[in-house]
Amino acid sequence: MANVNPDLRKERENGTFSVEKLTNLLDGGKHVTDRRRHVERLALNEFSKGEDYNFMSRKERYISALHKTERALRCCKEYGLTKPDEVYWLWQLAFPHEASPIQLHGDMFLPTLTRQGTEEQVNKYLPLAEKYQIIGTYAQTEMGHGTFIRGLETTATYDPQTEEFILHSPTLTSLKWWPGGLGKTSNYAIVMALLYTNGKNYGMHPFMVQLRSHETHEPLPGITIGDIGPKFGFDTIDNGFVQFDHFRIPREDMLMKYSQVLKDGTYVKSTKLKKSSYGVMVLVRSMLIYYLAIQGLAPACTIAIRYSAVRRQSEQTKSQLEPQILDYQTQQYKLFPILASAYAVLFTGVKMKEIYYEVDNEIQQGHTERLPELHALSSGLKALTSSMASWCIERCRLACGGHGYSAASGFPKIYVAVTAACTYEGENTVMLLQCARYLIKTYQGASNGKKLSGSVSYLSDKVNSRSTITSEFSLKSLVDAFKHRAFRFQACGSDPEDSWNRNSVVLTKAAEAHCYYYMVSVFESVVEAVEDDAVKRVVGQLCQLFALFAIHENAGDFVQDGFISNDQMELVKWKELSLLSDIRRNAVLLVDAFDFHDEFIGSILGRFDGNVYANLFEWAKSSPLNKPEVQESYIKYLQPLLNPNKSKL
Ligand SMILES: CC/C=C\C/C=C\C/C=C\C/C=C/C(=O)SCCNC(=O)CCNC(=O)[C@H](O)C(C)(C)COP(=O)(O)OP(=O)(O)OC[C@H]1O[C@@H](n2cnc3c(N)ncnc32)[C@H](O)[C@@H]1OP(=O)(O)O
Ligand SMILES: Cc1cc2nc3c(=O)[nH]c(=O)nc-3n(C[C@H](O)[C@H](O)[C@H](O)COP(=O)(O)OP(=O)(O)OC[C@H]3O[C@@H](n4cnc5c(N)ncnc54)[C@H](O)[C@@H]3O)c2cc1C
Repeated sequence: MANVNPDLRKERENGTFSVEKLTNLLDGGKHVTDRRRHVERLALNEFSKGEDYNFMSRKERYISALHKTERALRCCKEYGLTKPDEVYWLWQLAFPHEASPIQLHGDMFLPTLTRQGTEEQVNKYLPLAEKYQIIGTYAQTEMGHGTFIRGLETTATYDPQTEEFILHSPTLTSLKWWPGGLGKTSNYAIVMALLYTNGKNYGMHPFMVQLRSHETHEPLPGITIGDIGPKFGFDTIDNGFVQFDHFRIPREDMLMKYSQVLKDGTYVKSTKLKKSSYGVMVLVRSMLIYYLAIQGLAPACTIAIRYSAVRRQSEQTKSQLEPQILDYQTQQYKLFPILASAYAVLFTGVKMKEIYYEVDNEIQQGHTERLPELHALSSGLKALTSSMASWCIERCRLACGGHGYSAASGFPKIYVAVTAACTYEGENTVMLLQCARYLIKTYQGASNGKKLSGSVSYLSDKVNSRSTITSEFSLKSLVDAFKHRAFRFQACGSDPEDSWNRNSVVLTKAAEAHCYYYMVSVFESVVEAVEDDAVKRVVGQLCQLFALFAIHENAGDFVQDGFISNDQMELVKWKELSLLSDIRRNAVLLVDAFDFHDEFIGSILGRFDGNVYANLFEWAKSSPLNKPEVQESYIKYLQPLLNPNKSKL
């Protein structure tokens, strides 16, 4: 590439491994990289010349996102992109760190329909939904309750006379509130409501509900609907509210795969699947982990590391060039653990996708044994990785000094999208507690001699009471340390005498310890499987840093019971710093390996060519506030102060 900043060019010449090989590893093979790049070229042709998001109003952002949605759907059709990964690659460049107003249609509406609908219902609605002749969302949360699903108030009362359900919002707090795309875009929703039949409440069930007229898009009579107003971010999505006033739908529109209401109102439950109506949340939580790496951690550290290679600041030695800020140890300590976390979350995300599809497949065959473990793991990891991503992005912003605070850095857009995931799909503390609930039960089972498998097998294993860490820092010894911590926390958190609430802080820590152990072991197994020696060395260093940073940050957890000795902790600190120097040489290449397009990252600081300053200046000049030279507001508000004689007011 011509015109690359000389510092960045030097960084790229000095690396010790093949970036291309690492990119192939991250993608899952060279053929996947090739295909991804092909799809991305198609997407860039269509979407690279858009208006600057930073200078648009919220309404403009929504309208532009709808326009892009229509174009993205057309592109997928034209180019025959049907596989989920291919659609995702195209979508990612069409909506960089944004979401389409129809995001929930694909992410939750379709999966709920196909998993909870009967064959007949799927045959009726799926073809229409796949052609976007109906656009749906997932309406569960209400103004009064999001977390406590059993507290939802919207009712669906069966009327055997007309063979209809009557949907009703009995209170203000029962208004559906938050569903993405509900406000203005969707004409259908899967509404989660309390099922009443023959005078009895059977709890939350899913209902297919038409909200708007097919002809005019006006809300149907009995429905009051709208946008909930501006939010922290997600400007491109019309999160909405809906109020039902005795709104009738046919009996056939309750999604009846797992439970039915017969014509006479008899309720029949045809599954032993526990919490069957909660299924789609497990899907989204499982997928979110990969998404947080690709949409959050990886682009944020790409920006901060490239910028730190280009930025020079402060005089170290008289009359010599100011150093690249990436050469400061403190800067490396800010950024390299985040780089390591990006890789850790990415590998864990890939693993979680695999596990989800395995378990989902088993469930379709009637085997539900692994669901509780998947629910616990996806809840815990969703919470751990989304909060990790949020604070890491903020840390990257701080690492970029003043320019990090400009919208030109790209951080605001990335941050507001990622931090939302700490709340949606289950608020993080609540999700950690769900994970802990499973761990405590499992630990108690293991204490009674039950042999365990999967992510919790360590609870029935023998754990070492002394760390095997030496100056070699083998990955096995690091995995072992996290296993020990997780085991110890489960033991502390499961005091049967103590009340749940009184113990809940330690329970969240127990869940985090479990998830950390899981992430470190996934990372270790990825490193072990790498064939190329040079790539294995650098990814191994990142794995070590991910583990050592967490040991150092949480030193008390490891030394309190004497598992890690003082001498070993000194070694940990020494190794952590020496890893910073090792990684320094490859830092730029390690972010290049994510293979992001500038159009996706959306940051002047993180440009591939490193030409930060000239582009920053051009961008500032293009700000609407700079056109015209003298603003009308001057005449109205400033002239009377600055130049009272000339003021016409
Ligand atoms: C890939 C996507 C990428 C990007 C997306 C981009 C844009 C889209 C943006 C946003 C979309 C957002 C959508 C939403 O937010 S939809 C709404 C999501 N809502 C929630 O997540 C609510 C959280 N609350 C709950 O999940 C539950 O209420 C909670 C589990 C907290 C408690 O429920 P309940 O009180 O009914 O249960 P308990 O009595 O505590 O537990 C009973 C029992 O059931 C087990 N359980 C709970 N949940 C599940 C589940 N999902 N699957 C399986 N099992 C579950 C629980 O562990 C208990 O088991 P046991 O101990 O054996 O009794
Ligand atoms: C951007 C965004 C998009 C969304 N999209 C959708 C959507 O498409 N469809 C949909 O249905 N919903 C959606 N939601 C709603 C979302 O799922 C809920 O907001 C979320 O589940 C949290 O619930 P809550 O708002 O009731 O939080 P609350 O439960 O009120 O949380 C407030 C505080 O109370 C604490 N708390 C609550 N219960 C407990 C407990 N049992 N133990 C300990 N602490 C507790 C929490 O930890 C938190 O600190 C969306 C939300 C956002 C922000």
